[in-house]
Amino acid sequence: MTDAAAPPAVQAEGIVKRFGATVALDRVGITVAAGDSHALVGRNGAGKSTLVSVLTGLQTPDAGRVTFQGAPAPAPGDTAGWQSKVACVYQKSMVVPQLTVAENLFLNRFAPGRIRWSALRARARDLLAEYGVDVDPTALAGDLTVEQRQFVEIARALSFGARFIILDEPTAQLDAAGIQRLFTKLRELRRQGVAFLFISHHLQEVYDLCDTVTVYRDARHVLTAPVAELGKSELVAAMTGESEQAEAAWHAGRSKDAAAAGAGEEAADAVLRAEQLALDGVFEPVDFAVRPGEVLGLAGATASGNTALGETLVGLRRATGGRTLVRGRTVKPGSVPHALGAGIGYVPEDRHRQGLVPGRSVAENATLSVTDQLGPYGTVLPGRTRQFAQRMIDSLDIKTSGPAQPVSDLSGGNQQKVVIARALAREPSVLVAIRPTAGVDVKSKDALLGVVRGVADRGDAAVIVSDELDDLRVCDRVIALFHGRVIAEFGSGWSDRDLVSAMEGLPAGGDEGVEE
Ligand SMILES: Nc1ncnc2c1ncn2[C@@H]1O[C@H](COP(=O)(O)OP(=O)(O)OP(=O)(O)O)[C@@H](O)[C@H]1O
Repeated sequence: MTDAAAPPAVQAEGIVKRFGATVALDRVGITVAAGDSHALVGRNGAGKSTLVSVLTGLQTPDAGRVTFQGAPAPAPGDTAGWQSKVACVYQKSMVVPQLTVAENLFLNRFAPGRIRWSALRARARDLLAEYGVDVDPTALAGDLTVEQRQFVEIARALSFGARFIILDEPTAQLDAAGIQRLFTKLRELRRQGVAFLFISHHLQEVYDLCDTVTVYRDARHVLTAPVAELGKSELVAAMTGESEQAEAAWHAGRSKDAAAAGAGEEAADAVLRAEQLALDGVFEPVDFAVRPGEVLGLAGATASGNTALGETLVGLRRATGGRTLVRGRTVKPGSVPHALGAGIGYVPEDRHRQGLVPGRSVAENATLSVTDQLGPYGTVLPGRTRQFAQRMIDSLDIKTSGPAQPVSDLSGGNQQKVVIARALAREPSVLVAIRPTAGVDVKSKDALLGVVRGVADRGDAAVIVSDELDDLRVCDRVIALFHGRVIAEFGSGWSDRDLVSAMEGLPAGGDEGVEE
């Protein structure tokens, strides 16, 4: 639906951006035609977010130029100017939760004291209707679902006159139906000439939605091509710089050695056991055991209760019934420190809030949970901290200048790897990871899931809470939840279709139903 006659929605040329010694963008360019749905892909740390901050006026490049529809980009700091050209819908909300939808839509557009609230609500209603967004303008923004909030942010951008919208991993928190509704809306807007830059680590979404794809690698532009002309393996090869494509290397089932070692263990005590564990109104009583050497998947769409179940296991939520045991010992409910002490390692979903201490170094963040083990009497020996961090940097392929770099300087995907490093640092008996590969690039995903698998292979256990099929493929067993109830259980031979059906609440057909 691109319009070749119109000037490009955005054109960036020769962009350079340095952060100290790090070159985040090295003379890169991108051209998004009017009405184009353009994907930007690359491994963690490739420079995607930095480009977004340059294209939205948040960062001034050290060199290069940006034009919108042929006209030079607004001056740095000219917020209204930038808003009329471009908006970015981030994973993290940009709306103010305490204000209503109407107030958010017109935030900063009126001088104080001149606002007529009834007129503002009416205008908000008209604006939402114009863009086909079915949201009550008087609702508090904080009460909206992620999907509604994104639609409001898109409508807001369009109402400022922007014809170019950047979507940074917009599907990360949506379920399958939500993703389809978002894509339908984007296709509709594209037909009206709105252009998109779509950033995602889900390559299938790039194929489903986009016309054109640009690949960045190590701060450089690698290629731009029509999506239809680029095979998936070529795309991954461009991202990784390797000609051999590493297709998802992880398959369900433990490694042969571990399987042999665990052969006599069926009767052994479970590492983790949930007995009638329940959270009123969120999930019904559930029983399961995770044996040594096993990775259990807790699958489910948004609001299925799977995330809440994971959070209950790690002590973030207090169960209203039942109990959790680690190696036969009851864990005090509702306490993260007790769960940690009992041997439950935890990789949270929201690394921004629960994961990291931003001002501290990679080494400090990776070892936060083990400082007592790294030096006598509570003192931390920096040498050992560094060594441990360096091992983690190597094994998880964390892109950083070194253990001393502040973690806030890392790209999002690399921050997630530090969170995982921290969870592994204590050598937990059972690692509970909630959507562990969210925001992680396609190649690092394999490495990371391999590390989770490794926890089980050394005789401990792991639980992966996710709706991502690639995450669940690592599991020996998958329990699927729907509306707070276990709807099906699968051994390692499940098909994508059956698991997806179960997560959507459709009973499993054939012989793939409850197995045990
Ligand atoms: N404020 C900063 N200070 C120092 N270095 C930074 C800063 N922001 C980004 N970088 C570095 O710039 C490089 C590019 O990071 P960027 O966030 O653009 O990557 P990305 O492609 O968005 O990665 P991801 O897929 O993980 O989100 C990385 O090496 C990162 O560590």
